[in-house]
Amino acid sequence: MTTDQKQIQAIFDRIAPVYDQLNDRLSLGQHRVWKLMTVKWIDLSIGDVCLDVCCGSGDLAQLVAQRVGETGQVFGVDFSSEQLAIAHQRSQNQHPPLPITWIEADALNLPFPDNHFDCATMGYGLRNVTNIPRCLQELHRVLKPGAKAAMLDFHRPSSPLLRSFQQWYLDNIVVPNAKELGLTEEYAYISPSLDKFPIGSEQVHLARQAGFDKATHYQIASGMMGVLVVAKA
Ligand SMILES: C/C(=C\Cc1cc(O)c2ccccc2c1O)CCC[C@H](C)CCC[C@H](C)CCCC(C)C
Ligand SMILES: C[S@@+](CC[C@H](N)C(=O)[O-])C[C@H]1O[C@@H](n2cnc3c(N)ncnc32)[C@H](O)[C@@H]1O
Repeated sequence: MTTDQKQIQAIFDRIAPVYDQLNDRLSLGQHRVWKLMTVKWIDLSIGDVCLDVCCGSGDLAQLVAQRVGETGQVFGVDFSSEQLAIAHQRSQNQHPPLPITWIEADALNLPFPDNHFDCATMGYGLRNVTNIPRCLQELHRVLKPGAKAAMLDFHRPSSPLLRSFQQWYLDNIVVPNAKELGLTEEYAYISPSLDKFPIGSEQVHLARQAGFDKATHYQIASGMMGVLVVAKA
């Protein structure tokens, strides 16, 4: 694992105990709406075998598992053991139990065969991997022909006013709240990571280069978030 990957892994290990609570507080619960929208874009069916890449504490994996039913199967993959521990703990509290398997693995080297999954999700993961083209190639490899994937992440709004609001919110709401929990650096990482993140049209180009036949980027939350939806031919 590269130094950059170890640094990212350490960030998410450290924030794992408060990650869900801060997401709810800092997004006023809206991140759950954005995740529901993401799941709708992959056209799930009962019995599907699905993958949630960079699953973290398991929000998207749980939403997908609730929709594929007991004949389906969901694999949640993340390289943060602390995030996976939270994900596992949360899913243990579900009754009836959800068909989710949690796997500690690298999104850049997925431990699955080619053409294996009916669909995939990725929530706030694409911006955090250290090699986006490689991640998209791996996603393309493990999806079945005709399968879809949806990747939710931050996006910089084209509107200068909204872009200023987003930056103000990150600087004056997000980071100060994280500072109260001794996590200033971890949450201060979001802004520079967003500055380096490809814009929607560039994400579409990268998806096509990775082999996806169809790729569309949808802006949501007034352009402060976005969902890259891809389909394998
Ligand atoms: C679920 C959300 C973010 C997940 C997330 C992603 C990362 O890459 C991180 C990196 C380092 C630390 C934490 C994270 C992380 O939590 C989105 C909601 C939580 C956001 C922190 C809040 C961002 C809010 C928008 C910029 C503006 C929303 C305004 C509106 C009035 C709700
Ligand atoms: C912001 S969290 C997103 C968690 C969850 N998907 C959500 O929507 O809340 C990003 C996650 O990506 C994981 N991650 C980053 N790079 C990874 C990689 N190369 N392989 C596996 N997981 C990775 C981190 O450990 C972290 O749990």
